[in-house]
Amino acid sequence: MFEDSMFEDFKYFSNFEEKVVRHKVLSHINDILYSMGHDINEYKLMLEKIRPSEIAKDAKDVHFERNIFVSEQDLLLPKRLNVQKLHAYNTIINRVFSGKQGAFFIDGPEGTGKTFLYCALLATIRSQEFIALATATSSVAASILPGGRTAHSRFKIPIVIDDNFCCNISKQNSVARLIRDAKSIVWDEASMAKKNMLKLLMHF
Ligand SMILES: Nc1ncnc2c1ncn2[C@@H]1O[C@H](COP(=O)(O)OP(=O)(O)OP(=O)(O)O)[C@@H](O)[C@H]1O
Repeated sequence: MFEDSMFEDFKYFSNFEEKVVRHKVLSHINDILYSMGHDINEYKLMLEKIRPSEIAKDAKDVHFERNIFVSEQDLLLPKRLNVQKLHAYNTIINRVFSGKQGAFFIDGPEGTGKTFLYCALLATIRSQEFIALATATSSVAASILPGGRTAHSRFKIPIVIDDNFCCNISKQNSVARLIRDAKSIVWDEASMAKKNMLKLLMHF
């Protein structure tokens, strides 16, 4: 429906041949569809596959993070914490909502409830309409956290890391804004990450 009118607009502002202009129009429409969870390729309008732009991918990502659903069950997690975990939970939550900065390191043998504690923290912060990013060094650990992503993926960390590496996020980018707006960041298995990767959080 909008394709013809958009085609005229795109054509007016560029000297590209018609096929290129049509691809630009459909890519633009696809970016909008993509943000709603659809894909223009389903309609088979072009032989060539139309891919979403990086901006559209970031926008979808940001939308997802800002709208993570917190279940009633997750909201009750703090009530199930034992005395030590409740102390850790209260200390972290108080700091988060005090507006002061802070970094906490949770250590403990496997199976002692660290992930359980992270889930309780994430649910409490997200239920108050704040952003809480859930990341982990490995994809297995990330998949256990609600809304979890690997730190590599969330912070766009390059595969090869040297002393001068930087993330593929510009300061004005919507993902950079998301990270700056985050009330808290959980990084599971942080001790498995390289020191340089953890230091990068200071730059956002
Ligand atoms: N307070 C709790 N109440 C009920 N179940 C709990 C509680 N704490 C932990 N569990 C359960 O115990 C199991 C292990 O907990 P969890 O995965 O959080 O441990 P972990 O320290 O993160 O382990 P790992 O180091 O292997 O990742 C999970 O099934 C979890 O649901």
